[in-house]
This record gives sequence, structure tokens and C-alpha cells, in this order.
Amino acid sequence: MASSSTKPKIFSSSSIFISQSSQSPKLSKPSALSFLHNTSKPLLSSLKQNHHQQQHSINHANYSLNAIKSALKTTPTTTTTKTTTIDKNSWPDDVLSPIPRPTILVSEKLGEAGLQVLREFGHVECVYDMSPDDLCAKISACDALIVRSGTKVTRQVFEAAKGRLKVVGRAGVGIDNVDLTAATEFGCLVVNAPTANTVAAAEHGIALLAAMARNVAQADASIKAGKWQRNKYVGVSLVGKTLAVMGFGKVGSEVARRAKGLGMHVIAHDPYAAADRARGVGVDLVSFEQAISTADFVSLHMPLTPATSKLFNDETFSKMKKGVRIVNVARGGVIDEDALVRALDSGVVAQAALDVFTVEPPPQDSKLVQHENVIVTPHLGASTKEAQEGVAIEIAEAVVGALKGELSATAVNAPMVPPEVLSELAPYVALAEKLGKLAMQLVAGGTGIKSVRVVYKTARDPDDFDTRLLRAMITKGIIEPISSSIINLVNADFTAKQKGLRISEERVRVDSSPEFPVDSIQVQISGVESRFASSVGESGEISIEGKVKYGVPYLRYVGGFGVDVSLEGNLILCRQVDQPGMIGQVGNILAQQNVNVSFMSVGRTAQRRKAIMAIGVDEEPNKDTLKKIGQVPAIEEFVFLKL
Ligand SMILES: NC(=O)C1=CN([C@@H]2O[C@H](COP(=O)(O)OP(=O)(O)OC[C@H]3O[C@@H](n4cnc5c(N)ncnc54)[C@H](O)[C@@H]3O)[C@@H](O)[C@H]2O)C=CC1
Ligand SMILES: O=C(O)C(=O)COP(=O)(O)O
Repeated sequence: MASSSTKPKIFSSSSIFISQSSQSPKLSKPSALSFLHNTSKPLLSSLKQNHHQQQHSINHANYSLNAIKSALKTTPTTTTTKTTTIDKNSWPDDVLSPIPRPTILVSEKLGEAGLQVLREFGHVECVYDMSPDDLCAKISACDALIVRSGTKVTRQVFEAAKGRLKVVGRAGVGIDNVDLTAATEFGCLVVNAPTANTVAAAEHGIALLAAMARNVAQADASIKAGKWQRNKYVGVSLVGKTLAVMGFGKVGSEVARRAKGLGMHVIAHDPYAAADRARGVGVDLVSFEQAISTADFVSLHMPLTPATSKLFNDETFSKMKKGVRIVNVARGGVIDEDALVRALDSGVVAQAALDVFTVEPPPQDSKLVQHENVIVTPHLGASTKEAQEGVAIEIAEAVVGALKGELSATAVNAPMVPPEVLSELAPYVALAEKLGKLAMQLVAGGTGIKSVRVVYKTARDPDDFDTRLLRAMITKGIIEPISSSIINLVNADFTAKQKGLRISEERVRVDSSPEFPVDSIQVQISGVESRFASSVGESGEISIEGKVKYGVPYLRYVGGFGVDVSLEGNLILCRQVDQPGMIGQVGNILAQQNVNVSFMSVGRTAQRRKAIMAIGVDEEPNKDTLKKIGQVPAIEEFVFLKL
């Protein structure tokens, strides 16, 4: 059907809520909250609590279909209403029943307290020292994987997971051993434990700094070899020396604080750190060049990224003060290790203390490890009892939360949405997904969508209304039916981009209550033909608008027609000439196939002119029933949509 044929203008909507039974009203299925995969019980409880607190009354007509049909003949707009308060104990059992116990694979040693948290929630398998092939063989039976720095979570691992792996938990900070691009493409959330080992890493940095300056490791080895070499191991003092902290993040700033306590002059380089935060610790932020050229000691604390890979190379070392001493508890890959050997041999670098290596463990004959001016530890920065217990709990909670469908505050490849925002947005999330799904089904052919515009009507300031979650769910609704992959918050933007789908967003300020994040959401798809010409708005695009009423998603506009129908079950949209008896006729046809009508709403341009009838049905009408609806003379077009 051509998209340009009808351009209705006038909004008018009369609504009739029909229920064949007198069940209490259904709330939108919380499965719509499965931002990642499953339903979140804590989130549901908080939602239920919200509903309870709001004490919304639901006007819910309890007519049987036959009763409403006869009532319509005489008093078309009269309904009898019943007031129902949503009680938090009234959620259906299937919502509250626990999700199946997930399998969590732990591939490296994790603190017992964290394992305990995991065991309470799922089936935990600890399998250490797996080869890459072993990991790939196991992963398709796992919902979550917990690793430290020793496990490489490559694209092959995500491919081998066959869509089952929902979350990778990195029990620590650095996620350079996880292929984030692949994780995102496969819709797998990656979370880390970024805070619990900060102090441990900083303490190890300071330990290496002092040990290096006073030759502790070499002197210890010498005594154990039966020697007593007091003159050979004369060290250098730390007090008054300049330390350049490269990367002024969590660990870097803790190292700086401790070095200040040792009487060192501390400078730092970090392109993203705030100068006042540095000043608060008594540290000057300086340029890279200034840092490396003035420091007596350089301590590395930046992540390994393409930008920092081999940042310390021949050129960098050549700009350093002769006799500089280097500590690395960040990542081996930020140093070109061959260049460091050359700098040590030439005396430009007097000493190095390394906890991390490009390849771990490094080869036994590594010139760097064997160098007499180098001391090494086997990636021990995070290895204190305290840090390991803390990291284990931090990662276990993040992984369990993710498996429940909650968004983690430590998500690495997804927007972090705080729980309170999540709980507030939950009903709108369901609305967003349904609008996306609906709009998509209105497109003739269902594919070839290039551009989607989302308009949020809201009373809130942009700062106070985060749309990322809603955009992701609209994208999910649009793409999932035409995609072989699960779409979630992690991969929604990526998948849209990959499919050449441009999603633009606009906020329109409306005079509604800022208590609610959004008044209504409009989804517009342009440049396509519609299966239901009446859904085409004035500017030629498919346009539908919905809002949340009583905590439940409702459709409010189709094209220019106002409707008022709960987005549950399935929907039939008919455009007809506005005349008496239409609801009855269609209702009768549906009743013949025992299709239960849950809601009905009529929107019209003007009395006795064009009207749109939106009919919510619990079951899917068969082809015959749909054909009969199409044969009703006053019906000009109709479409059946699955929600
Ligand atoms: N050896 C070990 O066992 C441990 C190692 N680490 C490593 O230490 C590093 C830092 O960890 P956190 O402080 O927790 O991370 P963080 O994210 O808090 O800090 C990293 C800082 O590096 C900065 N940065 C990024 N690119 C930079 C560049 N080109 N030059 C200078 N600074 C740059 C960032 O702006 C950030 O402030 C990470 O690589 C982490 O993996 C952390 C814990 C234990
Ligand atoms: O947290 C980090 O980045 C670390 O490097 C710690 O690594 P680990 O968990 O000890 O293998």
C-alpha cells in the first residue's frame, strides 16, 4: 500500500477498554526489562514497590465482549469502571520464579568470598590453566566467564560460545586480555572490578621503587649465594628526587600520594586527568615530554591500548635523563622491551623494576628479565590477600547482577546506568521496545530501513534524562526481527551501525510533570513504504507514538490518528469510514474464532469521516479471520501486528 495515500490531520480519540474476563489488569511483561538477557529480581521488586507507592488506580472496564457490543448500540461512550490498585504481591508467579541456574566458569584463581557469592546464584565451575582450545570447547555451556589477566578472551571464544555467553567478568582492572570489539558484537557484557586492587597495585609500585633504588633483590640473591658485597650494592636515595607518574588514575594517584610521603617531588602526565585533582595531591600535571625529560624515576600506570602500546621506545628513552629508573606495574606492552634492553645496556636507563611483561610468563632466556639492573616480579601487583578477596566479591556481584539482567556500574562495553535510573526507566523501556517492534512491522517488506527518528516529549532537562537505554530498546525492537542475533544494550548501537541504520534522537520540551522522565515517545521511520497507509504522518514518514499509563505501555498515535490502546498481546489496526456498528462487526468476526479482545480504541478525523480502530487481541487470528475483517465493506485497510 502506498505510503502517501492518506494524510489524516485531526486528532480525536475515544477509548473503550474491553475485557472478556474480570481478571486484574496485567502489567507489562517484565521480560522487557531483560536489557541484557534475563529478568532482574531486585529491579522487579523495586518496580513493584514503585507501583505500590504510586497507588495508581486503573480504570478497567469489565464488560464481556457481547455486553459491550450491545452497550455500544445505545450508549457508545459509557463504560462501567472498576478501580484496581496494583499490589506488589499481585505479580504473576512466572515473573517471580527464579531464572534457571546459570553456569559460571572461573578460569583463574578467585577469592573464596567471591566464589561463595557466585555459588549462591549459579553453578560454578573452576577450571584453571585451560588451553585456548579447552576454553573454546567449554564456553558454549557457560553463561558467564570470570578471568584474571592470564586468560585471553579472544574472538574465537565468543564465536565458540554460540550466543550463550552473556557476561565476561574481569577480576581486576586491565581488560586488555578481552577482545572488547568481539564481545560487543556478540552482545556479551564485559564487567571488571576496578577498585579493589588499587591500593595493592600502588603498594607494589612503591615496593619495587624502593627495592630497585636500594638493590634489595640483587643483594638478597648475593647473600644467598654466600657473598657479602656492601660496596657493590650502594643504592640511591628517593628523598628529593623527581618521580614522574605516567597515568594519573586510581593506581597512579595512590602511588603519587605515597611517594610524596617519602619526600619525593612528584609530577604526573595524564592527558585525561583533571589538574585540580592532581593539585589536591600536591602533584603538577605536565606534558609527556616534560615528564620523561625531568624525572629521576618514572612509574607507569596507564592502560595498554593501541595508543599506549610501546609508548616507551628508543625515541622515548633517548629523551630521558641519563640514569633514569623505571617502574612498571601497568602492562608490559606499554614498553618496547627490546628498546629497554638497549637503554639499559647504554646506561640511559640505570635500572628497571618490572611486574608485567609483553608475554606472560616471559621466556626464561629473556635478556630483559636476566639483565643485572632489572628486578622482576611475576605480575603480583594485585596479589595481596586483601585485594584478592575484595576483587573476588566485586566481580562476583557484578557478574551476578549482569546475569540477573541488571546493568553493572562497572560495565566496560555498555553504558553504565545507575540502578535508580534503571528502575525509573523500566516501564519506558518496555514501551520503547514495543514501539520499535510495531514501527518495524508497519514497514512494507520489513527491511530497507535507513533512518529512524525518535522524539522524546519530556519535561526534564537533557542532563536529567538519559536516553541511551530507551534508544537501545527501540533499536532492539526494530532490528531483532530482521537479525539473527540477540540485540541488547551492549550491541544495539553497533548492530544498528552495521546494518546502516541511522537513529537520530530529538527531545521536545513539554509542559508535563518532571516527576516522570518522559511524557511520550514517538518513533518515525522515513523513506519507506507502509503496510498501513494511515500510519504515515504529515511529512510522509511512518509515525507512531506511545506513553506509559499506570506503569503500562500504551499506543497513543498512529500517523495522525489518536488511539488509546495498551501494548499487550497483538494488535489489529483498521481504517474505516466512521459509522455505527463497526466495533460490533469486527468483534463478531474475532469471536467466531474465539479470539479474545483485550482492548479497543477508536480514533477519528471527524464525525462520520475516517476512523482508526485499534483492537488488542490475546490470540493471533488465523488467515480466514483476517480475510473476513478485510471484507467488511467500510474497512479500507487493516494490519495485524504482533507486540
Ligand atoms: N600489576 C598489576 O597487578 C596491576 C596492574 N594494573 C594496571 O595498572 C593500570 C592502571 O590501573 P588504574 O589506575 O586502576 O586504572 P585507571 O583507569 O584508574 O587509570 C589509568 C589512567 O591512565 C590514563 N591514561 C590513558 N592513556 C594515557 C596516556 N597515553 N598517557 C598517560 N596516561 C594515560 C587515564 O586517563 C587514566 O587516568 C592498568 O593498566 C591496570 O591494568 C592495575 C592493577 C593491578
Ligand atoms: O587488575 C589488573 O589490571 C591486574 O593486572 C591484576 O591482574 P591479576 O588479576 O592479578 O591477573
